[in-house]
Amino acid sequence: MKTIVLNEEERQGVLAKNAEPCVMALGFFDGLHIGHQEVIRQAKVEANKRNLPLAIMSFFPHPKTVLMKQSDFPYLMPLEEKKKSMSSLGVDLFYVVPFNQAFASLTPEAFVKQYLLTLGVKHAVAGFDFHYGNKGVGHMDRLAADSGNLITTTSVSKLSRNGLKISSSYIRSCLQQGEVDLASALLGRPYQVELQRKGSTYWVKPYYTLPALGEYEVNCQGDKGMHTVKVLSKEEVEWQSGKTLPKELSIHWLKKIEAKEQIS
Ligand SMILES: Cc1cc2nc3c(=O)[nH]c(=O)nc-3n(C[C@H](O)[C@H](O)[C@H](O)COP(=O)(O)O)c2cc1C
Ligand SMILES: Nc1ncnc2c1ncn2[C@@H]1O[C@H](COP(=O)(O)OP(=O)(O)OP(=O)(O)O)[C@@H](O)[C@H]1O
Repeated sequence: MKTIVLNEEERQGVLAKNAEPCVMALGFFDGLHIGHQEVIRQAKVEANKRNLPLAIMSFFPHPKTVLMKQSDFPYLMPLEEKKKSMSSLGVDLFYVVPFNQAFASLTPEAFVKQYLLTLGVKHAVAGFDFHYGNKGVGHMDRLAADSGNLITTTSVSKLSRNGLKISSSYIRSCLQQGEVDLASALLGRPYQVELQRKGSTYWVKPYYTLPALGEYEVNCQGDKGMHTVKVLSKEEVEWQSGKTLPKELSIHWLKKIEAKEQIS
């Protein structure tokens, strides 16, 4: 998979040499949960039908950090992790557009013309609630028209669990409640966080989010043994298994250990 950070210079470069035709899936895709995986699966089917490469367009940083100035945004995975997952899902080209005020101010038509048509998009795939363009007024029902009918579209229907749309926000709220098992079910794999040892405790690496304070059963990548950790703060984790530990850990969160009720 090729990754291209599509800054203005790159976009002008693509413009100059005519991009290869592609099928493109669009969205931020934080966590690559099972709703996202379905969008990418359907996009891959459309790409294979047309014998075209599958491209993804994502953004960075998260639009809310720019539009709502939310500086401590609780990301579920860093860009590097997203790249690995995209590649394993059969994505050929991964475009990351720097999300800034100028980009957010593009009209829906300008976005479709200057980005999608420029990048050779023939068919666009996104969820039923994908929005684009200034104030988020562009949506899948008008994308074909915004392209002058040069792009066809697939709008993916809502995938739900417990009556709620499966979403990155839903997973973030599970983490806030300590429901790491539900978060993992929505992701279709165990929720994973990378940690770095500083002294006797571990600190979360950038662009990961720890679950709520408390004790959890976890295992480490490449080691099926069960361990216990205690989340001490938004950033700090204590390892409770005693032995000497590596400098870095990649842990999978299995379940919260509920505090036993005190019987007096
Ligand atoms: C060119 C462009 C401009 C956007 N401008 C706005 C905006 O002004 N206000 C807004 O709330 N969202 C805006 N969005 C963000 C979208 O609402 C959405 O969050 C983003 O495209 C990621 O899509 P997803 O959240 O469906 O994955 C814009 C998106 C694009 C692609
Ligand atoms: N449950 C879902 N069913 C169908 N499509 C989905 C679902 N969740 C996300 N998508 C689509 O996947 C793409 C990426 O979505 P996006 O990054 O907005 O995820 P999200 O999980 O809805 O995030 P957030 O909770 O932050 O809004 C978009 O095209 C979106 O419409």
